[in-house]
This record gives sequence, structure tokens and C-alpha cells, in this order.
Amino acid sequence: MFDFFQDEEPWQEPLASGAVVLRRFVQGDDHDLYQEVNNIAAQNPFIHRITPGGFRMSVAMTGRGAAQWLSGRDGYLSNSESLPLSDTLLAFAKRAAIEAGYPDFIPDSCLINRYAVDSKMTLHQDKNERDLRQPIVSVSLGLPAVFLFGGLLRSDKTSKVLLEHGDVVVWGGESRLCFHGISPLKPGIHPLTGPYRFNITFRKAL
Ligand SMILES: O=C(O)CCC(=O)C(=O)O
Ligand SMILES: [Fe+2]
Repeated sequence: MFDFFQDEEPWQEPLASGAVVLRRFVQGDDHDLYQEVNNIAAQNPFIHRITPGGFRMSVAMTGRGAAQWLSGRDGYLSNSESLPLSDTLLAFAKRAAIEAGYPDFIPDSCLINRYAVDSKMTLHQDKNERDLRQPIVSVSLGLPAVFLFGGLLRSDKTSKVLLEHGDVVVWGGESRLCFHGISPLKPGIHPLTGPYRFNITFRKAL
């Protein structure tokens, strides 16, 4: 099969205290991860959530595991199934967390975002998880996107980080509640994912 990365070795870029970008951490396993996304979506199709303010989100979402249930409480996602994470996903997330300095991370869920052209995610904090000592492990597949990573206040200045296929961002510790978001996706076609960017966030939600 075509190897998108050729001989590019992974490397790390520190982002903030407790936060790091693991560049190209996904290597030949990108097809497997993408297959996992498709498996989850086959069971639990992508939907566009409606925000509390009544707006339809441009990003389409699905997921698996306990966070499914958490999101289900506010009526956005079905909680008809909450299958555990597959061994492939669990092993990947743990390996990324270890690489980033979080050896005790055991996620119980993943949320998957699908970005089409112009889809974006406004600045927000991930704070629905019960144990905020656990990091977020966030995987990018497909088209590139600009990730905004700020501070503990919405008004704090943000860094702009281009996330490309195979990059993983891990944030925890002092950065766990930092505001973050995604700028509108530029058009393109990726060899694996076509006109989309997929993002998988692994979380310990319960
Ligand atoms: O798409 C991304 O890289 C970030 C997604 C995100 O922040 C979230 O799902 O909470
Ligand atoms: Fe987030």
C-alpha cells in the first residue's frame, strides 16, 4: 500500500507546559485508525450537533465509549450503544500518552470529529471529563487544519499550529483546561480521507 510518510521519522514539538505535539506519531497504522473511524461511524453515524444556542455545528461527530453516554445526557448523541474502545484504539492512545509523559492514561472513550471544507470548532475547554488529571489525546487524520491553542482564559492569546495527517496533540497537567479550537478547514483532497479531516480525541471521561 502507498506510504504517505515515506521515511519521515516522528518528532516532538512542545506546545505549553503539559502539552506537546507528537508530529507524525501515526505512521503505517493510519489505515488501521481510519478503518476504526469507519467502523464506529458504521455503527453510530456522524451527526451535526445542535449547540445549546440552537446552532447546527459545522463539524459532524460520532464516538464510542463512556463519553458517548456523557454526551447523550444532553440529548445530542444517541446512547443506544456504548461499546468499549477496540484494542487497536486503546493501545494507540496509551502509546501516545506515554510518549507525551502521561504513563497512567487509560481512556474509556473517544469522540470523532469530521471536518469538511469550512468546518471549524470555536475556542472551548474540554471539561466534561470527571478526572481532569487525565490528559486529552487528539489525533489528526487527513486534510491539514490550523489548531488554536490558548490559555486558561478565552481571551488569552492563542498559538496557531498546523496539524497534519498523523500528528497527535496531547494536553494535560497545567494545560488541561486550556482553550483550543480549529480554524475553518481549507478545501483539498487527501489520499486516505478524501475531502475531510478526521480528529479522534481519546478521553478518560468517567
Ligand atoms: O479537531 C481537533 O483537533 C480538536 C477537537 C476538539 O477540540 C474536541 O473535540 O474537543
Ligand atoms: Fe476540545
